[in-house]
Amino acid sequence: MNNINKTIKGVSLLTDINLALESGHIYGFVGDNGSGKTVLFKVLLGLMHKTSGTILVDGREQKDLMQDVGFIIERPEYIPYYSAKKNLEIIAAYRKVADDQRIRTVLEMFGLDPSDKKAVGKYSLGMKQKLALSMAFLEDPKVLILDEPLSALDADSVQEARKRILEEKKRGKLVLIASHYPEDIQSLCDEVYWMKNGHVLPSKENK
Ligand SMILES: Nc1ncnc2c1ncn2[C@@H]1O[C@H](COP(=O)(O)OP(=O)(O)OP(=O)(O)O)[C@@H](O)[C@H]1O
Repeated sequence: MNNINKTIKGVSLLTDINLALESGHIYGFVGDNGSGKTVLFKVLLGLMHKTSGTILVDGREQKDLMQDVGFIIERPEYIPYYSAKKNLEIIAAYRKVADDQRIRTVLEMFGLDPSDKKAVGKYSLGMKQKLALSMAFLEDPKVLILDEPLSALDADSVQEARKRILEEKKRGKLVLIASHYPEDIQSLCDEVYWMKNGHVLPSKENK
């Protein structure tokens, strides 16, 4: 990211963000509510236009990272009256990257039962978060952008999900994660970026 700026109606939400992130690493983004973590993730994903600056992938400028990324931003998008498996089947049908076995695998990875017929609209908060994780991991993307991915999970599920995220790192994935839970950040991240008022402060914590 080179000099990324985002301004809305004269208000600066991101100021001169310069970061070089490498595959095979997990980067944590921490900061107070409203410090700009989600806006930064949205700009990277192309869900929000940047005002200026460039995003380079392997040295080549790219509009955003949407091509090969799995993400969790705010609420998951799902069809409430379908089961988890049916929801994943609908996503998988677009690009035909994930087959039936992959759908079952990602659901089980996060503790959901592929044969559960319950409509996801009736899921608990934690179950919806597991669905969101399954969706993000579904197509085995090179990049994972995860905004508060574990906040609603029970203790065992948090441990399991952390293990899964670390496995992705070992498989060479680039993971960006925003969390208010110091334990998530400490147990997962190679490097931590602190955000304040739309600025990334110099890194304070390195493993
Ligand atoms: N569409 C928008 N229009 C105007 N301002 C916005 C918009 N989206 C976000 N903001 C503002 O940008 C700032 C950063 O918000 P952001 O959601 O990135 O914070 P955050 O660090 O993710 O916070 P939290 O920890 O609460 O999730 C906030 O002041 C917010 O009000």
